[in-house]
Amino acid sequence: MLTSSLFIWYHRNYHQGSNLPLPPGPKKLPFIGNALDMPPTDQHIKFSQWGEQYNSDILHLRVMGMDYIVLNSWDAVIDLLDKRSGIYSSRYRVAFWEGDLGLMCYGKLFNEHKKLFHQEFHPSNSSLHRPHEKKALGVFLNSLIDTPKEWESNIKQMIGAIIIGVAYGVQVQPKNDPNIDAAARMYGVLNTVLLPGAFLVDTLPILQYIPSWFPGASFKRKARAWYGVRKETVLPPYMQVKQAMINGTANDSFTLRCLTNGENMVDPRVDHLSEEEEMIMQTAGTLYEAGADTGKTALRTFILAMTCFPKAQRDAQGEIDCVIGQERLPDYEDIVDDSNASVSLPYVRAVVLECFRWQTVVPLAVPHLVDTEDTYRGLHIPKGATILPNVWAILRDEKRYGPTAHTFDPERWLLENDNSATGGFGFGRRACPGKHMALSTFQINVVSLLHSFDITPPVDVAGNLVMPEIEYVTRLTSAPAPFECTIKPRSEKHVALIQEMLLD
Ligand code: HEM
Repeated sequence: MLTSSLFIWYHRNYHQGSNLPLPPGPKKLPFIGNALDMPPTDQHIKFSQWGEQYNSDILHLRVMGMDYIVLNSWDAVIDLLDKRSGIYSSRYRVAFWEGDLGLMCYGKLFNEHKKLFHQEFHPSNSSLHRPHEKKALGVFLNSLIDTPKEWESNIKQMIGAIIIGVAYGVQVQPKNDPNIDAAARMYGVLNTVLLPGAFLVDTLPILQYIPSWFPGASFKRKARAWYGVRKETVLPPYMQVKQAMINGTANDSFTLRCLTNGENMVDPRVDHLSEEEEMIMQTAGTLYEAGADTGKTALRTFILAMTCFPKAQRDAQGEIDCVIGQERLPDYEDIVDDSNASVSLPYVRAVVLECFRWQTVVPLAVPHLVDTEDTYRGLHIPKGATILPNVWAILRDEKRYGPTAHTFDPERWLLENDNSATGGFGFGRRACPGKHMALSTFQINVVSLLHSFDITPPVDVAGNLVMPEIEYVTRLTSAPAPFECTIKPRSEKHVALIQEMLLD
């Protein structure tokens, strides 16, 4: 068994089946390839440096027999993931994470899940989600008045309330909500599993035969612990909806609408889940999994940017004061039109785009997988290679964004009608289907926070401002390391407006 596995593996590793060269990349060691070169974190930065070192926007790496192709430029990403999306839209299978649309291989099941997801999150359906967003926003802004020091957990609570409201119509508890906490735990697993090269059992089948007590086989113990995590997380809120249907108390939600859809009405008293129900449950779970941490991370980046770049905050507030004034709170009409370009608040739009560009939430997107071998610019792309679009490098490309590409500078978006920052939502057929809702939630939060609050660095005992470090911790998502800031209402008038939100 061992010998034949090694033989198969050796062949996969060393017989690429093409006379064309692979893209350049760091030298590979026998058997382990680049395993020792792969940094455990901040891979996007290393990939960008390798791009410069090998003078190529497309790189090849091999880790324990698995091929990785890194795309460091906008052109390469568009050429392959968009224009050749027919073959570049699969994912590698993570055996213990079934049912997640984001990790499904391209095919029939993926198309069925995606259809359900698209129906719900088509921009024309935003009116279904806005009541959940507005309610959670009201609670959030009030929580910043009452407990400003807890702003991070208040963000987590607000994003969780929106996602759980949209998915299940379930009211969250004011603190330590079990569904929000379970979603965070579930995302924690995903954040580790999807890091390229982090979890090798799926890529190197021989590792399955190592006993779990063996030193270095911690992946196996982890996999065992992770096996049930997804189902244990997505089942309880789904069953809550069915129970609420029986009690006659179910609120409007994605799950309720699917369960009561025309002829396919599901009987909530039947415990056994049909195939169709399983799909509804998994899709609601995907939304819960994909939307919570990403939304929270984007807002923490916004708070960090406002803390560190006071001029940008003042300019945005000046614009909001002129256009909206202090007699009312901002609303959706102030921020978006269908093309995601705000007409009335161009500077606020620029701040939004710059947050997504400056610190892209998912620096390597979610890895794509190519179904068949391919040739690009005379280079061989092996069948089954994992494709890593280096969104971070693309959004910091000095050729496109100039010498200030690494700094937070919203003004760059005032000069051109460009919204390339939304490349942070991915590419081709696997691009984020929650993009519209994510942007709408982010924008209404940004404009509401700027309208009513001042965000400043904390002060030390001598009264000096202490600027936080701009430090990020990266796994699948890239999030600011914990930092302190002060969030204060701009006036009593603003406080009164925010308190009125809870009366509506
Ligand atoms: C700031 C917020 C968000 C960011 C930055 C973000 C970013 C991304 C990225 C980069 C991908 C991978 C795209 C690719 O493979 O090319 C993705 C996939 C996905 N996102 Fe989002 N997302 C956000 C919010 C949301 C929300 C709110 C939802 C749900 C309503 C959602 C649902 C999904 C799903 C289901 C996928 C998998 C799509 C597939 O594999 O076909 N995301 N997202």
